Amino acid sequence: MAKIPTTVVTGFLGAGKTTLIRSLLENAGGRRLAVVVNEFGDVGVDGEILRGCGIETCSDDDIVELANGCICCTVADDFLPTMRKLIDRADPPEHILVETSGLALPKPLVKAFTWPEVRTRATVDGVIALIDADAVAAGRFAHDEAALDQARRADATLDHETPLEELFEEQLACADLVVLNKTDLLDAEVMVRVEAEVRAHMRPGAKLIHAAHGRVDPAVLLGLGVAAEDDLDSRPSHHDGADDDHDHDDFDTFVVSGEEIASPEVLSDQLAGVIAEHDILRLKGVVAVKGKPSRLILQAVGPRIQTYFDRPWRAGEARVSRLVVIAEKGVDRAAVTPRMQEALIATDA
Ligand SMILES: Nc1nc2c(ncn2[C@@H]2O[C@H](COP(=O)(O)OP(=O)(O)OP(=O)(O)O)[C@@H](O)[C@H]2O)c(=O)[nH]1
Repeated sequence: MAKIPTTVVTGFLGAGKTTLIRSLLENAGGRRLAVVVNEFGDVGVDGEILRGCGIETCSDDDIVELANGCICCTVADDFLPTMRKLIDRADPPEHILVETSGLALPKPLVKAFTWPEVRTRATVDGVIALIDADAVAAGRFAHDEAALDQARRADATLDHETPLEELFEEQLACADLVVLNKTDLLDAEVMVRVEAEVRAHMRPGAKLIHAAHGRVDPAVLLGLGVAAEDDLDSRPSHHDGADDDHDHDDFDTFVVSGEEIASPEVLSDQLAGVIAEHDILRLKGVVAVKGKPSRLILQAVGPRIQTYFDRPWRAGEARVSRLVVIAEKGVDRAAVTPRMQEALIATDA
């Protein structure tokens, strides 16, 4: 029986993974795709967004959410049983897409394809790393040389620079194809610098393409035919030799809920202040707007905030707002929560 090709889509928080997958689903050309979506927090937003975009060929069963923590740490408990279910369907998908959480190490996931449960039935067609070119240009994944020197003097065992830099390197070092996304936000000169920085971390032979809004021809993304699980040694990781279990102690996530708001613009302004003051990496979720029949999706990646309306609220569905917050460990949750709650209630004040 032919193995089902599976594409692993990795990339830091907000790089554009869901956007790229949505575009793939819209341009699948009749191919039956299934998506496994993993999120760091307990509340799944990406699955909601993909379902909310109303692609006819994509049924609810084709989108499976794994929201019990980061996929690289829950391979045996969550990922493998989910893959089995997809593979064993009477009408199995022709291709599976796995969207990892933005904080996932891709290598343990690729390794899962060597486990007896899936190895005879599925193969990793390729690992795609989405890179937020705008965030690279802003220096989000670079380290401060002086601060690093000082930290190393205090702790000689320090083997990586910052948690963000480590993830950036891990995801690039595992990728067969790197998609340098959000090119619309940068000029050509900055792009040259960003591309050089990204290429410096890629594995030999990996390809790089540019994209805006994740729009890439499916023929370029799917059908790489790499069988990455047979080629683990060429994908170096900071965690090689160690127990695969790593924790995500460097990051924190929580949910803030609220009521109906009056104005998306006022909400965005208020949230922009909180994001900047507390260096919030990612905000995303669903917001209820007074008098509007549809849900407002709110997305923030660093300082950039985007809002749009997606599907109508369903009859009986509670019109509440819920935003997932992700930041580095140490974020002052006690200060952030009331500020956001205030924004989610009092925008018309
Ligand atoms: N300007 C610009 N915005 C983009 C592009 N791609 C994605 N975005 C926006 O970036 C935000 C995050 O996009 P997502 O696709 O949700 O990112 P993600 O990688 O799935 O995020 P996580 O799952 O939270 O890690 C959204 O507001 C997107 O509309 C792009 O190429 N250009």
